[in-house]
Amino acid sequence: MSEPVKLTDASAYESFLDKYDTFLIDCDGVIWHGNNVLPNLREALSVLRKKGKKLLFVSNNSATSRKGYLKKFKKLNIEIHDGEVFGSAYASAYYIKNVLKFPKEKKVYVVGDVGIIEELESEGIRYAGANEDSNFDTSNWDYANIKQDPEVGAVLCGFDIHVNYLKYAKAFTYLNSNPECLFFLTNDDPTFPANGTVYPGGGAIAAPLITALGRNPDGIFGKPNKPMLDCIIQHLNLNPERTCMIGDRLDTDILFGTNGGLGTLFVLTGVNKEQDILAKDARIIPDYYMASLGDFSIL
Ligand SMILES: O=C(O)[C@H](O)[C@H](O)COP(=O)(O)O
Ligand SMILES: [Mg+2]
Repeated sequence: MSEPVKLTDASAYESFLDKYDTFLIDCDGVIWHGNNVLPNLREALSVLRKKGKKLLFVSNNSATSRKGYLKKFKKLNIEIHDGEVFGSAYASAYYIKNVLKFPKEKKVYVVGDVGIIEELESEGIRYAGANEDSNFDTSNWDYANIKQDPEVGAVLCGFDIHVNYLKYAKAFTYLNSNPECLFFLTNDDPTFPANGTVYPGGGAIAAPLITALGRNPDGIFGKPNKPMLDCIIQHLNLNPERTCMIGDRLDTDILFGTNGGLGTLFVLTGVNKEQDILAKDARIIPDYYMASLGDFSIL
């Protein structure tokens, strides 16, 4: 396995950038932590744009749709253009509609946030759950109240800050009572970086369902899995040899890039750390790594 190359100065940055035309850039832990943009990030992104690089922002965070991300980028004063954002909610909706050819009359039961709902709507996929089950009165809880919608043919689980027992019980019932019901995750990141540390991520939201069902999902759409790259390639003509994935997580971003035959740049501003790639038993090794994407701002 080749050694990762650490980029530490302007000449190394320039020769690295000359190798690629397109950069797939992760969001949480690379551009921002929550709503805090990392230092010099805006300046670094404008250096890449001035060099004529194509930028695509590729996030596993399913809480936000492409529309929501465009709003977030603008609110944080980061230059963004239509078509430059791909989230796991969109990759999921795109795959369910266009690859799985999910039946029009069927519904997807959602354990997740507004990002998933907006993207299912954008692909014309019917759904149940999500916010309609976010609040419920536990004082007169009765399992008999868990009514099943016969039109539900799949369960899609993603990051859900309003997750609760009712959603788990409904999702479990659909999957446990009907072997035909499909089980999908937008992504399975165990954690995500915020506030200088990490918090339970989309994968942690799905874990109770997987434990209760004793069954793994039928599909996971976000990085490092192929559906996310297929979704991007369907929309853009990428040359994998001239495309580089930039991320903070080895088991999602860097593995996604390696699996897709892309170049990979690992940054030390998110979940994984330098010792995670230098350790003797390290199994996911990026081509390049650097302290922060913001360091390109010196060019
Ligand atoms: O918890 C999640 O869903 C993900 O860990 C998180 O949001 C990752 O987002 P990304 O780093 O892919 O932008
Ligand atoms: Mg990240």
